[in-house]
Amino acid sequence: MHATPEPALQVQGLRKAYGSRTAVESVSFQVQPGQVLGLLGPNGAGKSTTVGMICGLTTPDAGEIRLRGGLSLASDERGYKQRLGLVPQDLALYEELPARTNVQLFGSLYGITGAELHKRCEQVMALVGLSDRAGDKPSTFSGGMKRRLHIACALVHDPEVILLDEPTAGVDPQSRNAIFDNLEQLKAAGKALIYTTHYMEEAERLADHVVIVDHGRVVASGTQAELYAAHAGEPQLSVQFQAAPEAAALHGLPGVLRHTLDASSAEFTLHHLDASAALLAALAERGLHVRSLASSQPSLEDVFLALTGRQLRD
Ligand SMILES: Nc1ncnc2c1ncn2[C@@H]1O[C@H](COP(=O)(O)OP(=O)(O)OP(=O)(O)O)[C@@H](O)[C@H]1O
Repeated sequence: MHATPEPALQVQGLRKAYGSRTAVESVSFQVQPGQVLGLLGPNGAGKSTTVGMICGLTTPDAGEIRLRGGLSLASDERGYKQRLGLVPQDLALYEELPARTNVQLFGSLYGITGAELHKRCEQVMALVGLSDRAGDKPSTFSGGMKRRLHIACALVHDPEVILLDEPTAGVDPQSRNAIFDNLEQLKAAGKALIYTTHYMEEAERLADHVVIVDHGRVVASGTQAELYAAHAGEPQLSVQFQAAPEAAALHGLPGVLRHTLDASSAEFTLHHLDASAALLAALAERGLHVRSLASSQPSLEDVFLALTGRQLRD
């Protein structure tokens, strides 16, 4: 049996209020090395406040934040910040300095100098696909390129834990895909990523573990499969037959939890969408010819709706 690795980041009972408004309440989660944690919630849910507290930009009213080895801001502020990389929501670049100089400035803030700084800069510029534009000014970049440069700046000191606060805001689809590829590479390199977004498709694509926040509280947390199973119901397969089957012909089919039949249209509720192939084979065996079919999988939007009664994006 493998022992569970020590988390790269643990957050316990985090709380922050601004006057009478509670922005974050009882937020707890942990992230393992090589894992992407998606912090998903609508605007104003408390995602940025949570990220700000982890980075030491905002002081929590209560709670604990620890990195691997129990490192905290209080025990060793410099060591703690060395291990964290932040890609904030708002762009913070020197528009009239070359892209490479922007990255070097961030590196020197962390005490990296000389040949090491040069090497790290080249590595992160290559990672985000900007090597050939390293000498150009960000003022000449597209929104997506600026975001990628931003990520490079956050990575130059080789942090273990990377916080990305809505890093695709204002980014075209191509750059968004490039950013996702970069994040996959970081994950494969064993980094722990916390990714805040109000785009459920992004959380669905990237996140190993999803923490859904609403009004400052965690309303659900788990792998996507766990969240779907607990809150979003089972996948459906709709089948249109060439001819209306006998009702009895649809009994005892494999992988089916229940079904309805209306003339030549049947709706099958499955244990798992992977059961579709066995179901279709069994229908063929029974001589039932399929004209068309459509499947629907639950989404994180369904989970959010089930938990809050609202859409993620109102
Ligand atoms: N400095 C501040 N002063 C007062 N209220 C604040 C401050 N920062 C955040 N808030 C409030 O705290 C709540 C959570 O805000 P936060 O920015 O953390 O949400 P979010 O989930 O990151 O939203 P978004 O996706 O819009 O960035 C909101 O009600 C917000 O108005």
